Amino acid sequence: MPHDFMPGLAGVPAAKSAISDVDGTRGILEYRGIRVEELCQHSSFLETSYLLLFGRLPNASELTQWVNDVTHHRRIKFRIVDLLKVMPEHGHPMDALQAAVAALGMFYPGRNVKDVENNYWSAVRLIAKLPTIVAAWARLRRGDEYIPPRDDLPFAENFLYMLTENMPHPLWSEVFDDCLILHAEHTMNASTFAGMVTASTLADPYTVVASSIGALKGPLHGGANEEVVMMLRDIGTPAQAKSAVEARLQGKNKLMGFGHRVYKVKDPRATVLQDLCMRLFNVCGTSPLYEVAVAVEQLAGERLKEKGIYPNVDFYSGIIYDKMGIEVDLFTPLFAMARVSGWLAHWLEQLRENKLYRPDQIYSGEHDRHYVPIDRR
Ligand SMILES: CC(=O)SCCNC(=O)CCNC(=O)[C@H](O)C(C)(C)COP(=O)(O)OP(=O)(O)OC[C@H]1O[C@@H](n2cnc3c(N)ncnc32)[C@H](O)[C@@H]1OP(=O)(O)O
Ligand SMILES: O=C([O-])CC(=O)C(=O)O
Repeated sequence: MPHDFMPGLAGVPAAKSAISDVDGTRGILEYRGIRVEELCQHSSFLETSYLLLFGRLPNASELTQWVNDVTHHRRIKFRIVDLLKVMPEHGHPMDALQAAVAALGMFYPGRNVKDVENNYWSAVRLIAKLPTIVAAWARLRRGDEYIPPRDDLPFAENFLYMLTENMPHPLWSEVFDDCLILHAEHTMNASTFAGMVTASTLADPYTVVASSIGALKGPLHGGANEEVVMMLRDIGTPAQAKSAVEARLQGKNKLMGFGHRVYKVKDPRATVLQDLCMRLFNVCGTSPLYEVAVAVEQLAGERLKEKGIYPNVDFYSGIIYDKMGIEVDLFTPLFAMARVSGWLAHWLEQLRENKLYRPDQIYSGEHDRHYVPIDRR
């Protein structure tokens, strides 16, 4: 039966899912029915990952077990470290992460994705090891030693420690953990869909996550967080925001960190991220980038509101990471460290009633042509 062609599959449901829901006109995001704001207030990233993967909040002993399992699988094989060491140091960290995640699968070759226990341990490993890979790459590329994870440190704190070799301010760990919660899942976004297409072939979860990492990297998706900070640095001061925004819009250039396929109001995560900026600034002092961002938001609001274009999750997140001294090209890997929970939740959901993704196309080419020998072309 012929269907209308929807570019970018806009508005076309690609799955039935009980993992998360977005109300794009009211600006609401729920994970398993719970609003993200509430999760940031009361939960932790690892508890939220459990919620996403297994459909409900864990009880106390389940949470202890889950946190223990993840904590004790954070180490990476020395060969993964060696692999990172030989990659070109100017390469993008998302490429290093994608390659290392694909390589991880070679160490855990269980091909049977119907094995529930094996799937549990794959999910544990991927959530546990992505931060170790990101931190290892960040250090190794500049010639510093890899710092192994510390089992006595919670998830966010351990990551910041592995990155810097210093114990982070407790507020940094709290704020960073909230950032991870906010980035953990978001319905049928491009990277989740990419992973699900791979999952539908019954490929192993390392390959699934490697596919998702590839899709997240692009500047129209997760890669926008990096672009935003470059754009704000480029603009420089709030006073220069007006001419910079006008120049961009007149040149038909997009404002990075603005617009969304589903939200036609401000992304609720952007609002929480702004609150997190404030919490951080109260202790560590403000950021000049934040003043520029607020000016850009105000100007863009005036120019773009009739199109329903407002800040998305990528607009304020980088300002937080930048304030923590994290390098700009690591922002999208940080997104991946969180989103791996969502990718894996969709992978497990997909496996329950798997159907190979194989959409149709509308052929727009010619028929009945013939081969022309090269001397007659
Ligand atoms: C985690 C995430 O993935 S969140 C998204 C991160 N990406 C970005 O921040 C990149 C900038 N934003 C964008 O490119 C887009 O808003 C997207 C890709 C996120 C969603 O876009 P789509 O739903 O495909 O809408 P599309 O790109 O077709 O834009 C529709 C209209 O809004 C305009 N528009 C959309 N986003 C922006 C923007 N950021 N700045 C200026 N104009 C914009 C387009 O120019 C277009 O205008 P037109 O109808 O006059 O031609
Ligand atoms: O939902 C989307 O298309 C993009 C997004 O905000 C996300 O993945 O967090």
